[in-house]
Amino acid sequence: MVMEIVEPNTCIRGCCTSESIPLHLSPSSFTLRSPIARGSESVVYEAILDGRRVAAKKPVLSTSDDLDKFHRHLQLLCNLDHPGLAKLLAAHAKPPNYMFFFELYESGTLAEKLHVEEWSPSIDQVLMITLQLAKALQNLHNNGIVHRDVKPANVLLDEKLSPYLADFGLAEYKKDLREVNLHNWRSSGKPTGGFYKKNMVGTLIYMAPEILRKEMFTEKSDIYSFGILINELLTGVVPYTDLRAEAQAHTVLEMNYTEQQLTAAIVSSGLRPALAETGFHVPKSLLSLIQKCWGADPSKRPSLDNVVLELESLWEQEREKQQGQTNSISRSDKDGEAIKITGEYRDDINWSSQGQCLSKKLFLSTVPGLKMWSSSTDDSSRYVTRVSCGSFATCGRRESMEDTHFLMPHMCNEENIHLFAIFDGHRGAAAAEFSAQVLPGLIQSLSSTSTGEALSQAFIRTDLAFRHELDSHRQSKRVSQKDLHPGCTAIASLLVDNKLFVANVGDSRAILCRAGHSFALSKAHLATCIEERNRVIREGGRIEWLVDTWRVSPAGLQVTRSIGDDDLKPAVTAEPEISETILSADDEFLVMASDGLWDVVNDEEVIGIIRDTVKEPSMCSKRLATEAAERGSGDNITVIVVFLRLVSTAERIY
Ligand SMILES: Nc1ncnc2c1ncn2[C@@H]1O[C@H](COP(=O)(O)OP(=O)(O)OP(=O)(O)O)[C@@H](O)[C@H]1O
Ligand SMILES: [Mn+2]
Ligand SMILES: [Mn+2]
Repeated sequence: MVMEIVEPNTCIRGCCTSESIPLHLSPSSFTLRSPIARGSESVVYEAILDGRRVAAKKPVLSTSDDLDKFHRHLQLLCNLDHPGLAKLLAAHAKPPNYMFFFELYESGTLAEKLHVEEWSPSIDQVLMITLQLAKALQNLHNNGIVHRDVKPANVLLDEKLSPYLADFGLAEYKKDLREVNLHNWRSSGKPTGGFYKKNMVGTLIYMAPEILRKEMFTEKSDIYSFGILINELLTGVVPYTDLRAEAQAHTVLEMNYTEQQLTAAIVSSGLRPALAETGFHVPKSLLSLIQKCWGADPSKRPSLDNVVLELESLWEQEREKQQGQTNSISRSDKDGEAIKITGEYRDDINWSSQGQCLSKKLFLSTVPGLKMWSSSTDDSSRYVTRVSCGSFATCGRRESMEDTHFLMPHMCNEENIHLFAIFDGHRGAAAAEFSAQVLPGLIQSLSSTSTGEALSQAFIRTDLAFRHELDSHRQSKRVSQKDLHPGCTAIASLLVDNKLFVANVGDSRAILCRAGHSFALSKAHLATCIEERNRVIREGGRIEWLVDTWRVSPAGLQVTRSIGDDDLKPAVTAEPEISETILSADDEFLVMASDGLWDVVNDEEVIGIIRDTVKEPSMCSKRLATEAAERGSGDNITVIVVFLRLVSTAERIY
C-alpha cells in the first residue's frame, strides 16, 4: 500500500519518526468497523484504511503513563521490519485518537486455530511455523528488543497459515529492561504491573521460572515461552491442561491448580507441560530442542540463532526424507476371508477408545482339552516350575492408556498351564482391548494342535476377528470413521509344564533370567530391522524413512507386525514369531513388558532391579515401571513379572 506521507512524519511529541509508515492520517482516510477482539489493553477493530481492510488496534489509554507507553510502543514498531512480524501500516498518534493500523491477518490467532478449531498441524506445518516465528523473534533480538509475551494468542495467521508474531505491547529494548523491571515491581510488586494482574492466569503458563521468581527478564525468557509454544503446537494441548476448551475459557483454576501452586511447581519442582510424544512423525531432536528451550537455567537455554539453525536443519531433513520416498507396488489384501466371530464382542469394544488403565485378569471356565498339551507320560524326572506372577501398568506421561494385559495362572484350572500377555495399542486402544478379551479363548479353542501352532493361529485369528469387527462397525457407522485403523502389538507367554512358548508381534519384549543372566525370548518387529523391512516390501508394503526412522507407510507405523492396522495388511502381518524354551532349575523369572519399559531400561538393568527388590512379583513389576517412568519414558508402561521357582517374599533369591 502506498500511502501518502505528510511531512514532517512524526508523532505529536516528535519522539516517533518513520520514513515509510505514515504517522498522522486525515480522519477521512480510515473508518473503524466492527471490533475483532478485546484484548486486555486494547480493542482491535476491523477497519478500512485508504480503501483497504486492515486491523486497527486502539489501546486503552487512561493515564499519562499509558500515553508514554503508547509512544514507546510506536517508536519500537517504527523500527521493526521483518516478514515474520505483524506489519504496522500506519499509526494515528494525535489526540483524541491513538491507533495502530496493522495488516489484517484473516485466519485469526494460533491459539484459536489450535484450541477452538482443534487444528492439528502436520509436522511440516509445525516446522514451517516454528521456523518462521523463530526467525521473527531472532530479528527482534538482534535489534536489541525482547518481546516478553510470546504465546499462541499473539501469533496471527494469514490464509496460507503463515505465522506473524504480533502484540508488541510488552516489548522492550533490552537496554531499558533493568529500569522497566524495577519500575514495574516497585509499583505493583508484580513483574509486569497491571498486565500481571489482568493477564496472569492466561499468560502464567508461558512465563519462565525466573519471571515467576520476579527476577530479570532477559531474551532467554522469550526462548522459554517459545519452547512452551512449540510443544503446544505439537500436542494441541493448552499447557498444564488436557482441556481443549475455548482458548479464552481456560484458566489455571480450572486445571485444579491454583495460581500459586502452579507457580511454585514450575519454579521449584521444574514442572513443565507434558512433552509431545515422539510418535509418528515428531523428530526426537525437536523434542530435545523444546526441553532445552524451557530449561530452568536461562543461561543454558539456546540462543535464537541456535534455535533457528536447529529448526532449519530439521526442516531440511524433513524435505530430504520426503523426496527420498520409495515407491513400491501396492497389492490387494489377499487374506480377506475373515473368520466369523460376529456379534459377540461388538458391545464390549469401544472403538474410539483412548483407553483406560486396564488390568485384565480373565478366568475362563474349565474346558477340557488344554491337558493335551501336557506330556501324557507322567515323567517324574521332569522339572516342575513353581509360578507366581504379578503385573503393573501405568499410563505414564501419556494422556491415554493404550496398553492392556492379562495374567492367567493355572489357565482353565490346569495346574501347570499359565498364560500371560501384553498388548500395546496404537491409533487408539480398541485393538489392544479386543485382543486381551479374545486371545485366551482362541488359544483354548485351538488346543488340539501343537502349542506353538495354537499360539500362532490364535494371533492370526484375533487379528482377522478384530478387522472383521471393525468392518461391521464401520458399516454400521457408515463413512464417518473410515480413517480409524487401530492396531496393537501382542506378546503372549504360554507356559506348559516346563516348556515356555513366547509368541510375539511388534516391539514388546520378553526376557528370561537364567542363572543370573538375561536371555531374550522375543525379537522386536520394527522397520529398523532389515529382515522385517525386506519382508514388508516383499509382501507389498511400503517402507519409508519418515522423520527419524524407518516406518511403514502411509500410516508411519514403526512396528512391522501387529494385530489390526487394517490399512497396512497384509504386509504388517499378525503372524507371530515363536520361541520355545525348556525350563530348568536355573531359570529364575520371566519379565514381559511393553516398549515403554525397554526404551529406557535394558535387560541387565531389569535383572539388577529385580535382584534388589523384595521378591514379590507385583512389587517387582511396579518398581520396574516406576524406574522407567523416572527415567523419562514417555510411553504407557506395562510390566509382567513371573517367578518360575519358589521364592519367599522376605528372602532375596541371590
Ligand atoms: N492484525 C491483526 N489481524 C487480525 N486480528 C488481529 C490483529 N491484531 C490483533 N488481532 C486480534 O486481536 C486480539 C488482540 O490483539 P493484541 O494481542 O495485539 O491485543 P492486546 O490488547 O495486547 O491483547 P492481550 O495483551 O490480551 O494479548 C488478537 O488476539 C487477535 O485476535
Ligand atoms: Mn495479545
Ligand atoms: Mn498484549
